[in-house]
Amino acid sequence: MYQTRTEGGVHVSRETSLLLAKRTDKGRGSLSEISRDFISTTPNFLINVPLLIFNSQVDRSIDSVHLYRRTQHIYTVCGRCTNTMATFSPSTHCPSSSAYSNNSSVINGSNRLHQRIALSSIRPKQCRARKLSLQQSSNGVSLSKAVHVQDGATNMKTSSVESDKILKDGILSVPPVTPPEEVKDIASFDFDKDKSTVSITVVGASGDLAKKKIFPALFALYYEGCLPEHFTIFGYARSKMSDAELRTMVSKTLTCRIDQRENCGEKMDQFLERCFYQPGQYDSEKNFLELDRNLKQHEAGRVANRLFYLSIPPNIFIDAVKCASSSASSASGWTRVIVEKPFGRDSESSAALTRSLKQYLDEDQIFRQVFSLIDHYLGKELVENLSVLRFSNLIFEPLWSRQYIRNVQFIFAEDFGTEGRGGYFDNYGIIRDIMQNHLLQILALFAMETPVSLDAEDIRNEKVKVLRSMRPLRLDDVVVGQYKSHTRGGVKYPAYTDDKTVPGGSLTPTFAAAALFIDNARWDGVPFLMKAGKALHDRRAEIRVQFRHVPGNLYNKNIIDLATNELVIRVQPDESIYLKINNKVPGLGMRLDRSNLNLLYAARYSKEIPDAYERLLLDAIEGERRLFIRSDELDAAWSLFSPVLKDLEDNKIVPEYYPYGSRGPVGSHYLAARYKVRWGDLGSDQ
Ligand SMILES: NC(=O)C1=CN([C@@H]2O[C@H](COP(=O)(O)OP(=O)(O)OC[C@H]3O[C@@H](n4cnc5c(N)ncnc54)[C@H](OP(=O)(O)O)[C@@H]3O)[C@@H](O)[C@H]2O)C=CC1
Ligand SMILES: O=C1O[C@H](COP(=O)(O)O)[C@@H](O)[C@H](O)[C@H]1O
Repeated sequence: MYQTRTEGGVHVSRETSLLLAKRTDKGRGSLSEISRDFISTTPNFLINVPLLIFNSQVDRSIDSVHLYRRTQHIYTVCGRCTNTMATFSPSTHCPSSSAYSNNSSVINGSNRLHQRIALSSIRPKQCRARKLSLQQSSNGVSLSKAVHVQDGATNMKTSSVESDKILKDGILSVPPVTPPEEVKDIASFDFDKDKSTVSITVVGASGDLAKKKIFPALFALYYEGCLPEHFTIFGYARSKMSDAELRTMVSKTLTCRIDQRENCGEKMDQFLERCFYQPGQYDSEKNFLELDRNLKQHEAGRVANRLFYLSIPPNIFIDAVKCASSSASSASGWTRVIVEKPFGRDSESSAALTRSLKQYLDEDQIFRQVFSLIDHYLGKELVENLSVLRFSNLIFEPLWSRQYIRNVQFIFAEDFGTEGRGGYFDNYGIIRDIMQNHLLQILALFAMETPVSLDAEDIRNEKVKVLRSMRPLRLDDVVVGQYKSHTRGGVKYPAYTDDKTVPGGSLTPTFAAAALFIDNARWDGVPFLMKAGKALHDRRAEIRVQFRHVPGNLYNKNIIDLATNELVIRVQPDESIYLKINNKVPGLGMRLDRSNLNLLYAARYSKEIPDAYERLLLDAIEGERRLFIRSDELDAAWSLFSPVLKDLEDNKIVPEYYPYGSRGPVGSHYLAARYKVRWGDLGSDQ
């Protein structure tokens, strides 16, 4: 039985550390109806949710609220409403990425409103509260609600005065509660914004990725008000640098991503003032202790949450993790380590790396020191949108199977070579660099069954299932290529092996095409084609879904080889979603042509698209794990590619050479043709 008490209108369930408050349109309201129902009908409800404030202008339409714990950070809130048709739209500048999980629906036209709300453990100022706007069709009256939620608490007591304040303010000013003893949730360490801080250490700060992506992404988050009030950024690397030198280096790659902001320069200066540098070796506990001392100074006695971003080559991951964990992890808050790809070269090396990592860190969020494997493609806007497109549009989901889909293509192309990264690349090749991770992750999201919910674990469970249903790739189903020198317009473009860091005669593929199959009921026999290459004629990343022919098509006579529908999700550049349809050419005759129904993001949305690293860093800070790779996903991914990688290397398969800037090896067309597929990115109407 759950005991409860009421303090200043705030209902507190002792066992669950739950505070539930409700504010009606008339002012402060009674909580009894919510809490009574809540307590009595929700036996398995959450532990460790400190507060829900339900700020409702449509009080009468809600007669119960239930919270169900789903994961560490995701809760389900259900309220019964009257004639409610609801859509949520986060309306802050920087909605928490966990707003991903907001949705609502009317169940079979009944009066029941289900609201799934993902709560996140730490909310920077602007990111903290999310206003959810509900459009209701009740009696033609437009109604709105705001739900403000925060979780995570530590060692604090609530008083009626505090509670009053919350209710007066109406929105979020969270009274602390004591979490139950048994819950060692890291979320509970960062509750009070005045008492907690986040320190982000970019390990390998002098490197390419740090300069190009990580610091700019952190700045963009700062710019958008998405970093916590108290935060510090440390660069860590072997290079000798002062704070000022780091700032100069970083400032060169910072941009004002959002146009027309007048105070950008000022913001940059403020951001740079929060950046510091600590030189050190990656395997030196002593150097990490120095870092720890420096971090502590900046944390100034607050509850310290620490994020380490390992932007270093993979051969030094474990050293750095060991030292960070033993000498620079937080004693009072969480410690999270983001590990970059490549994570291993094959199944064995990846499993060995995971084992080593697990000596120092855990994967499960309930622990205080955790690691997360990043795949930045999961943070790309259109990859995020894939599930929305499929699961929230009736016109797509029913078609998402072998019954209607002929083949699916995942295409990655870059119009530049390995410039500057040849040393790294030669040890991995394009299959490990792009296919085994980025493209396969997109494939898994594309092909998975409907997850139970949008909770990270539910999604990752479905991804693993689909990966495990796939046939390991065969050598016959792979084509590899390598770019060679080419002169165009008087400019000579280098061959891959011209790179001084690449061994002469290297057979490492810079291009690969592959045909994969998912042996399950939904996708049996459907070819999933992948193509990835460097130094090609253009830069793009896209998903192409080619549909089957219309059976008994009446218009067969009007066009030779009537094209089938194709859905294109262009991840980059020029983010867009378009559907190729057959259409009548206007006029008196009956002629068909192919046209696009086109959702071009730049034309539709004025807001700039955030870089993938922004989303992922924010998620890492917030403890949202949906976009990070679980180690069983990683194992499944390696199982698919390891055998063919071994075959390629053992048999010293010579890649097909293609000119720099071309469309890649002809072999990829033969591979596609074997499965009666034509690559969608060819031709003028792509
Ligand atoms: N660059 C990119 O576009 C992408 C990179 N990644 C991954 O991110 C990580 C970092 O990439 P990137 O920044 O390109 O890597 P870099 O080669 O630029 O290395 C980063 C830093 O690590 C240190 N370092 C480099 N080589 C060694 C070595 N052999 N021993 C010890 N320290 C070394 C250097 O710092 P110092 O000498 O100062 O210590 C260097 O500045 C890698 O795992 C990479 O695979 C993933 C996606 C894209
Ligand atoms: O992970 C990698 O990704 C980049 C491409 O990333 P994008 O976001 O610019 O599309 C690729 O160049 C690099 O080789 C690879 O390691």
